Amino acid sequence: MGTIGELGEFGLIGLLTRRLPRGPDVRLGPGDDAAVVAAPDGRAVATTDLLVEGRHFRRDWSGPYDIGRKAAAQNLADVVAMGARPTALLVGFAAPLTTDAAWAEGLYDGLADECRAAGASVAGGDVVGADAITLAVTALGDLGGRPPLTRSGARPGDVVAVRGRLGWSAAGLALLEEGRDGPAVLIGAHRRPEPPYAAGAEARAAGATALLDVSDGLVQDLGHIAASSGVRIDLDSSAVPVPDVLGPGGLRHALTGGEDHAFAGTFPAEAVLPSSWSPVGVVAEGTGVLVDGREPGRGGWDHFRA
Ligand SMILES: Nc1ncnc2c1ncn2[C@@H]1O[C@H](COP(=O)(O)OP(=O)(O)O)[C@@H](O)[C@H]1O
Ligand SMILES: Cc1ncc(C[n+]2csc(CCOP(=O)(O)OP(=O)(O)O)c2C)c(N)n1
Ligand SMILES: [Mg+2]
Ligand SMILES: [Mg+2]
Ligand SMILES: [Mg+2]
Repeated sequence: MGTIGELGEFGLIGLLTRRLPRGPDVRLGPGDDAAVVAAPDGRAVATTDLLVEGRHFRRDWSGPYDIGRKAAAQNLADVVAMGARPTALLVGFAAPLTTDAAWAEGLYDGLADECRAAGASVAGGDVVGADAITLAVTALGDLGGRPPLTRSGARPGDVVAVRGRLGWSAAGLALLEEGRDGPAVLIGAHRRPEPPYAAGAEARAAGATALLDVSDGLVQDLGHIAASSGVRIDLDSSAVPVPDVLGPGGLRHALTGGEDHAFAGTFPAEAVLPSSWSPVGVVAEGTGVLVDGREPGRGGWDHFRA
């Protein structure tokens, strides 16, 4: 099939957009100057996350399909973490002109399939030639007339609970860095996170006071809720789910590993949570996050430190 450089800009756009089914909220696009996306609530949730080759993924560690799934998941999870329903994605795709067109097709199949899993679709984007592959993904969502689930609503006395895998992606990344090829379930978790998209609706139904997706590490991300809400979060490490497959470093990965896009929220003490949620701590007066009553060490992903 050749390279994306041989296809040219409009040949590539045609190749990619042919792979994109139109989801229920997209009224127009891709193909015109802009997409038209339904916003029945009158307010759109909007979020964007960049993925840069070498920093967020490596082409020798992940195939194009999984990179597409991950790029979509990272953004769809942010929409769900606002308590909104994902409606559409806009995808900026920068790549060397020597990139195989088949690689780009695989990427777009991954984007399309992850969107479908969350009820959304890719409504548009942009392509440019560049030295390294970069994906700039913007996701839109619909609140359905309800208030957003922010980071700032946690109150002393609330329960902290998590839903989804924690530390799996970090454990998989550590294996890839060591040149190992298993356990496959961990490497697979790194290549393709599986955010439990139902968590947004579940959290809302249970009366969540704050919600976010864990992209940088549980302790670090709960720190955002603590700071935004003006509270302290007391985490009980023995309550954090750490399956045996995570190995000896399991708890560290679960507390500091990002990229699984689990959801962490705070709930009134009397809230009834589905069994898929694990209570892991409580909200108190004060600042910061304590793990088992102590200040945690450094940990969690920081682009400007890594
Ligand atoms: N370059 C930027 N310009 C404006 N706002 C930004 C920029 N980078 C990050 N933000 C905002 O800062 C907040 C935290 O960003 P980030 O840590 O990337 O959030 P998340 O983990 O949810 O993706 C978000 O509200 C984001 O929109
Ligand atoms: C090649 C490679 N090196 C390191 C990592 C680890 N890593 C990259 S970004 C990141 C954190 C999440 O990404 P970020 O851009 O911070 O997303 P956001 O918090 O904005 O949602 C982690 C753990 C990786 N996925 N791939
Ligand atoms: Mg971000
Ligand atoms: Mg994010
Ligand atoms: Mg981050």
